[in-house]
Amino acid sequence: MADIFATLEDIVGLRRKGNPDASYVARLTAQGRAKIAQKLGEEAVETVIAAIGGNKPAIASEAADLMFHLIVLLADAGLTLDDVRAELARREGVSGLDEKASRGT
Ligand SMILES: N=c1c2ncn([C@@H]3O[C@H](COP(=O)(O)OP(=O)(O)OP(=O)(O)O)[C@@H](O)[C@H]3O)c2ncn1[C@@H]1O[C@H](COP(=O)(O)O)[C@@H](O)[C@H]1O
Repeated sequence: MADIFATLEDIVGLRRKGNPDASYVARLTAQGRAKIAQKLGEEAVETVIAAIGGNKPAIASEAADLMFHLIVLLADAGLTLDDVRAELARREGVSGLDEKASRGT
């Protein structure tokens, strides 16, 4: 089965320049980067609220909204999930605590 994130990224890439009357991705993209970022922030807050509530299906649903909007934002910024994968790969094996200590702040 194809990775759903890769599939979604392809769909978002196609829909970005679509008809705003027929596509949510096209409509949101047409509203600009700040609006996309605002939606991402809203979905992040909704994910936080669901996490505190502790209902697993609700958390998964909000996380899906969050990931979807993150993909829309990345596409608008000219970035792909491969860019995020590369950054995470770069960090692989480096403890978050060690990295924080190395900042010396
Ligand atoms: N995965 C998603 C997806 N997840 C969430 N959403 C939409 O994201 C929006 C989230 O907004 P809210 O929950 O805040 O609800 P809202 O009241 O509509 O929000 P606002 O009015 O405040 O903008 C809703 O309209 C959801 O339907 C999604 N819309 C599209 N996709 C995927 O993107 C593909 C392309 O979609 P279109 O661009 O619409 O063709 C679809 O086939 C799906 O695979």
